[in-house]
Amino acid sequence: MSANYWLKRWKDDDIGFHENNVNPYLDRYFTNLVPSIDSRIFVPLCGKTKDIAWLLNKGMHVVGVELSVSAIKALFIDLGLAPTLTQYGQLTQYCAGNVTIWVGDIFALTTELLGSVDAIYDRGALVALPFKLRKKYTAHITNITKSAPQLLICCVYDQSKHDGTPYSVSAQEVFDHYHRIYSLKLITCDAITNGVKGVKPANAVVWLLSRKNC
Ligand SMILES: C[S@@+](CC[C@H](N)C(=O)[O-])C[C@H]1O[C@@H](n2cnc3c(N)ncnc32)[C@H](O)[C@@H]1O
Repeated sequence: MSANYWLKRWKDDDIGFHENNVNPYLDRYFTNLVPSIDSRIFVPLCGKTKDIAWLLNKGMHVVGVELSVSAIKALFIDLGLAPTLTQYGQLTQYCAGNVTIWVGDIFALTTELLGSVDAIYDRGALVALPFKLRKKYTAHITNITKSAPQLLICCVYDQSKHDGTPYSVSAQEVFDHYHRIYSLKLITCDAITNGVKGVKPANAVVWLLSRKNC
């Protein structure tokens, strides 16, 4: 999935993945993962999600990464914040209040630029990537976050009936990517009433990934 694919979707306003309300699983399950205020939460492939405002309102700090400049401009307008921009190599840092967003390719983000994070919130990130990139992505975020715990929201359906995003990511695949580093807990699996891109049945599956004790 190329950068141009996503940039074109933002340009064409083809952003069906964007939710106008906070994701209900975030509201229901995230505070179990990081109960303390002041936690620093990493939101990979963040788009202009309303979930960032929710995290900020809970007293958390947010660090995100997103390819699209227009998405991030819209995000800051929505938050009512005027960011300061700083260039770091291929990435531009947008920073205001308790939010830092890196604009550019997540694979250019390093541990040093990201800084320390307490948890990862993955909604629409893993499922946005084709299989080969998912392998690279899971290794990369585990590495740059030093295996911070994560709330991961996936969808599962018959991929042969829809070739594209959001990709179906099975329980076996989540296990294969993450079991060496994390203990995996399946929190819930709910039917998606309208299916995914018209494909039914489809389920939303929510995982809690906790770092294994060494
Ligand atoms: C399915 S959307 C999900 C956005 C957001 N998480 C949400 O829930 O609304 C995937 C997002 O990832 C961004 N993206 C895709 N590949 C990326 C990459 N390599 N680095 C940074 N962002 C990327 C896209 O521009 C898009 O906004």
